[in-house]
Amino acid sequence: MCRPPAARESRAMEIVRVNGLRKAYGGRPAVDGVSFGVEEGEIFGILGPNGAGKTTTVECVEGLRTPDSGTVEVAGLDPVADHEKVTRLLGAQLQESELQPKLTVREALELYSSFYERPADWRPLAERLGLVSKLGDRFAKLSGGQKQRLFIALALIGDPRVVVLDELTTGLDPRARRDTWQLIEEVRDRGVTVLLVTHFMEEAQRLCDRIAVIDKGRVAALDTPAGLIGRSTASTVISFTPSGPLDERDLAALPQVASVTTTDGRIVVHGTDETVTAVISLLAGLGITARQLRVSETSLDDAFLDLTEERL
Ligand SMILES: Nc1ncnc2c1ncn2[C@@H]1O[C@H](COP(=O)(O)OP(=O)(O)OP(=O)(O)O)[C@@H](O)[C@H]1O
Repeated sequence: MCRPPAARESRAMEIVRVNGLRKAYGGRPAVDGVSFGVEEGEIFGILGPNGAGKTTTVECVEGLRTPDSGTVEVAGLDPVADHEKVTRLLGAQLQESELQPKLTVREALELYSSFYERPADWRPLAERLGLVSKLGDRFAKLSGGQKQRLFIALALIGDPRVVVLDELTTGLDPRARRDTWQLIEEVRDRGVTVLLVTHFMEEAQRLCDRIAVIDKGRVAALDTPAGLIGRSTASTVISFTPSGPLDERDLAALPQVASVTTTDGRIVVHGTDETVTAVISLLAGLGITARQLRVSETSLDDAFLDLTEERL
């Protein structure tokens, strides 16, 4: 779960700082002036639609790409100029294609340990990540969840201060995804800062202390999950099937209503808490019953669509 704001306020040190980052491919901007700071010890999410520039941004943080302009610092170091030093501070999740299918889990852990001067002991890491019974298994034979666990272990093997996880849970079943979330929280609880790229709202909402929503190469919003939800124009969704004829315009005229839609006889009103009382009073006055009445809070999903659609 997200830590309370008080815990966040006590941290001031930014371990990653991105300022005015720009990167184009063949003249087409992929990242177009992105700025954000990641505080030490937090899980910082980068959320955005396909092609928004998320991976390009984190690849610049990892020193795998050189920015066209702007600056990136990891613990005050330039990831390109000081690549070796940054590699010791920052663990990056591998892509599946980067591990040989015939390598066993043990061989992969030993190989990656050998890349560092002072690696973490891989044995307790393997134990914590539930990989001990898989040490002799070849990478190609592992399930999706087991591969992800191995990737987390390899990202942590250099004992980094920051770990970058890009689409870590894509393709996992719901249980494996939840297990992976728990692991990410454990990593953060050990004091490692996590930079998490994700498409999944639920994942971002559950794990991230703060989220940068990136859209078309720019930061559309940067806030806590609750802060992003609060920015949504409508924070409450009321849906019901009226027992008799009801004019949408009467609902639209109620206080704080952002939108009213009717699909197959079911009415959905987006508004605020105040709207709920107003809808119920209106229906009571008209002698209409609200069948299967549901009232829910706006999700990060809605906020995300709001924030990214504005820019279409
Ligand atoms: N090596 C490359 N050469 C040319 N264009 C690229 C390259 N890498 C990315 N792009 C383009 O840059 C834009 C941003 O891509 P990027 O992978 O950073 O986005 P993303 O937000 O991570 O997307 P996704 O969620 O789909 O992975 C896209 O339009 C993509 O097609």
